[in-house]
Amino acid sequence: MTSHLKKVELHCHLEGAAPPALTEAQARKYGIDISAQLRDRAYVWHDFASFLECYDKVSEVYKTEEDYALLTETYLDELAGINTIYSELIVSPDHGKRIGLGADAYISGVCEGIRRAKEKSGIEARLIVTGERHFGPESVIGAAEYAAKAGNPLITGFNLAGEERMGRVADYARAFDIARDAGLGITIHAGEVCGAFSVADALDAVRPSRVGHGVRAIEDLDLVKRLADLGTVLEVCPGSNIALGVFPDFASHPLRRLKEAGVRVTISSDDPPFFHTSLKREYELAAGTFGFGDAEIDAMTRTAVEAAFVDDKTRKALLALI
Ligand SMILES: Nc1ncnc2[nH]cnc12
Ligand SMILES: [Zn+2]
Repeated sequence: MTSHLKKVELHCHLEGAAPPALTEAQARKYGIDISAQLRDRAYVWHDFASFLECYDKVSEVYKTEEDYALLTETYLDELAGINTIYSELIVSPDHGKRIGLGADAYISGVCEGIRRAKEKSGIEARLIVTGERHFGPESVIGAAEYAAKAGNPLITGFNLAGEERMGRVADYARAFDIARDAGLGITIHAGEVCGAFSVADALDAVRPSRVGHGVRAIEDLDLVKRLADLGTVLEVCPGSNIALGVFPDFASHPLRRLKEAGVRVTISSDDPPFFHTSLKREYELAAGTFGFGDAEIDAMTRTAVEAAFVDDKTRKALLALI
């Protein structure tokens, strides 16, 4: 139904895209017992906190530069196979540090994966370095400093992910100053696990051009109007929201209401195999469950390119493809 449409993804965590079969093979290769996190080819978690724990455990079976090249190439090949022209991957050089690989080798592996995938299909990709709230403000500042100093043309954005219930966005504001001063695009996870106040917090403290999720803004219609007036782009991940119980079902998901209120919305998959989804399925949901026509879906894809953290020449070239 949507296979003919060009696709763009702004919000996908690299380790969150790890195919269960690849994770299983990696665990076997390193003799790691992953049975508590991966059963019958599905990741095992039961709430947001246990999802984050599962995510961190799964990440631990990706250990070397080549592991990261393979993971990145595998995911981008999948995206290219469904007509995706552009992908922004959320990456965590801090994770590279924590596992002893080092931030530079981690990023270099990911960049090699991008190079290999692009050589085959032409898919463009950029990296959004993320800080994780649950590791505290100092670690998030460290991630911003790394992204700012990396001088890597594929690192074009900075994000704040992790446990949204920890601290307020203002506690992390310094990290965003560092990222913004370095010319990086800014996006923040908000309005996913926490309510509308967390989106207002992000706007007040940082004023990002994009918000990861942001869907719980729907709880405050003044805030919805503020998002529409500012032109803030939401990276909406409906399948993730339903899997995590942010909304009980797709019928109550606010994607259509936000769009109709004039908010600039886009579609992404977040951590696809963890949430039994894929970018393909998210586009199918947009067409089927949410009832958007091809022209409306193309408009969302165009919005994604307009909001992408890329240079204008690449943006123009991508827009010409839709
Ligand atoms: N959906 C999500 N929300 C916050 N942090 C995350 N890290 C990986 N996936 C995430
Ligand atoms: Zn996310």
